[in-house]
Amino acid sequence: MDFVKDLDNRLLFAVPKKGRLYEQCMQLLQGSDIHFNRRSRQDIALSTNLPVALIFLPAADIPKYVAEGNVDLGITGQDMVEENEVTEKITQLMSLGFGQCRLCVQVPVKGEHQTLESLCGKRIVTSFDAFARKVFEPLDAKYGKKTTINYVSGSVEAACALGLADGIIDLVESGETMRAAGLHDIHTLMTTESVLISNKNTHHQDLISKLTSRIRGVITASKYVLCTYNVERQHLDLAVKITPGRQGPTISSLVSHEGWVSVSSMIEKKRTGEIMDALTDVGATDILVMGFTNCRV
Ligand SMILES: Nc1ncnc2c1ncn2[C@@H]1O[C@H](COP(=O)(O)OP(=O)(O)OP(=O)(O)O)[C@@H](O)[C@H]1O
Ligand SMILES: O=P(O)(O)OC[C@H]1O[C@H](OP(=O)(O)OP(=O)(O)O)[C@H](O)[C@@H]1O
Ligand SMILES: [Mg+2]
Repeated sequence: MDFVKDLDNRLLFAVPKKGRLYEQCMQLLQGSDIHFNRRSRQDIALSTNLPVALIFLPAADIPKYVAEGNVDLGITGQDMVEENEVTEKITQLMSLGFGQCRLCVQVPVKGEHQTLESLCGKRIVTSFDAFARKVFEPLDAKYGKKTTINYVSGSVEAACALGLADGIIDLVESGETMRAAGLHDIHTLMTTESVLISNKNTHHQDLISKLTSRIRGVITASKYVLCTYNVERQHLDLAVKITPGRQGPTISSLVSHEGWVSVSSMIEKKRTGEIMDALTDVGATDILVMGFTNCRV
């Protein structure tokens, strides 16, 4: 296939080719109806229903590709955007609600150095060397020391046990990897999640707006459920306070039950149990909760 010719006029959309963000990115593309066939090992896949080409890249490289206009749109971690120092050079369109974790300075639990000041002048191993320099250069200047910062691309937690580092900077989600390596965190540099970013000068603004709105629909749908119930009209005010909806609930009369109405309202998925309890307490009946896969609200 002549890819260079086929890429002409397509929006180039970079997505992580592997790692922690990969699965959820694929689900997001599927939910947004961005269809494509990707052959094994292929890093470029043409969409079959939109003028889009998906470019599969390491998450760490995506911010630079977007900032420099090599691609128009990308999904990566907020931490990667900051590490590549391109925050001002790209447009951050939306947070995507997955890939949530913290970037932390970590040291051996029983280690000699338990503060940033104490680590100053010692050895740090990390995949986030720009962050590391930002933390330790001011301390080096203050204390007249030189912290050694060594880059590794993965398995950062092993560095202390191997005697290569006095501390590390890496991501922590559950903390399992950190604890398994006998480390604990002494300082959080940032909390991060996946983000949708675009190049500032892209010629594909209309298509980006369309894709952004599709992706927002899928993400919103994953956070909300539709709750319907019947309630006596005299208790409607109380019930509506419990389920105000995003733009007010839909209320219709129940022809077969004089004085009763049927209410339908979007509620936050994570509050479902508590809302159903509260509705029961005000006399609501036939409470149903239904998930949906997409929406425009
Ligand atoms: N444990 C985690 N929990 C949540 N999000 C994470 C976690 N690890 C990484 N991320 C997010 O995913 C982004 C990409 O990291 P990831 O480790 O998936 O890439 P990678 O290092 O290229 O892949 P791999 O680790 O498979 O080599 C990070 O910048 C961060 O935003
Ligand atoms: O707090 P946890 O839930 O244990 O997650 C944190 C770990 O996840 C990431 O590693 P990844 O799985 O990407 O492996 P890597 O070190 O090879 O990049 C990150 O670099 C941490 O090591
Ligand atoms: Mg990783």
